[in-house]
Amino acid sequence: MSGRSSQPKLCVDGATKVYNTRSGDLLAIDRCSLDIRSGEIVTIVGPSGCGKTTLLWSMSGLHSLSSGRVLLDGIPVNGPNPQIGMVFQEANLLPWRNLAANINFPFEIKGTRSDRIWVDELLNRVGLEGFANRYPRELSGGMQQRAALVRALSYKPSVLLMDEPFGALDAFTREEMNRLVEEIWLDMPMTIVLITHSIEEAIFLGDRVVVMSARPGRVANIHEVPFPRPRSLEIMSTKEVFDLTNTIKREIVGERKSRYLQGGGTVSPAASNASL
Ligand SMILES: Nc1ncnc2c1ncn2[C@@H]1O[C@H](COP(=O)(O)OP(=O)(O)OP(=O)(O)O)[C@@H](O)[C@H]1O
Repeated sequence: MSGRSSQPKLCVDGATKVYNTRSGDLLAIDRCSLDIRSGEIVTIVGPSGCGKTTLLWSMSGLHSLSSGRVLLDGIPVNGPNPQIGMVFQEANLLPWRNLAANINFPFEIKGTRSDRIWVDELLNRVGLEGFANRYPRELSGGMQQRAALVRALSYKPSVLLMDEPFGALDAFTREEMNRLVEEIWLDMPMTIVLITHSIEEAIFLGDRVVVMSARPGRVANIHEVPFPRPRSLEIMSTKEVFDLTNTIKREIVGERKSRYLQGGGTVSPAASNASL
């Protein structure tokens, strides 16, 4: 599905973001450049606090950049864009509205209407048919995230940005959600960028895995993931995945170690095994 056009779907060009904080300027990401092809799934990993969310929000147009630019189909992204859907770690459903009303909420704010047939199709696709009248408290965490996915896709975006969407779910539900994302992506032409703390998730879902350096975040490396789709969970126990996982882990932990050692300390085994 990837590489149909020579122009990237999303082009991140020298993205730099400085936050003005009370204790001074904080350089979050520094000259990040990345071309994402149409129909590609790109996953992004990196040490905690390296600027992954900052980079993703910059791609969405919700954050302005200090310098650099983001282009969607060659056109600068300078604000919220209906072509770009977002899913966050929290489903952010309004507790007093049922599922249908939650999905419809952004349309109500804009004074437009959702495409009911499309939304029903999406609900069906994610296994939430028959739940449109349920309230968030009546839904499991996985169901709430599936609803958030429907809400993001209800606009028919061509790009879906996902910020650690399944981080709060148990391992089994997370695997289910990974399979669901791949299934949906195989059915619908879409470009996906997903941030995760799980290297396994990044490899399972990604056509490419982008590894960011510690803050200020830069694109440290990009790994092609060569497995055909649909991917089965069996590939996760192959030597190729094992080796790639370890390579990426070393890149992230090694980076952290060298920074720590520059500070004159040593790294304990516990520190090098810490979650990302
Ligand atoms: N609105 C903000 N104002 C000031 N500093 C911020 C703001 N948002 C993020 N930062 C800082 O920018 C840096 C990058 O944060 P960001 O959330 O982008 O990293 P991350 O890689 O997504 O982190 P994590 O993996 O822990 O979710 C951090 O040092 C963070 O404290």
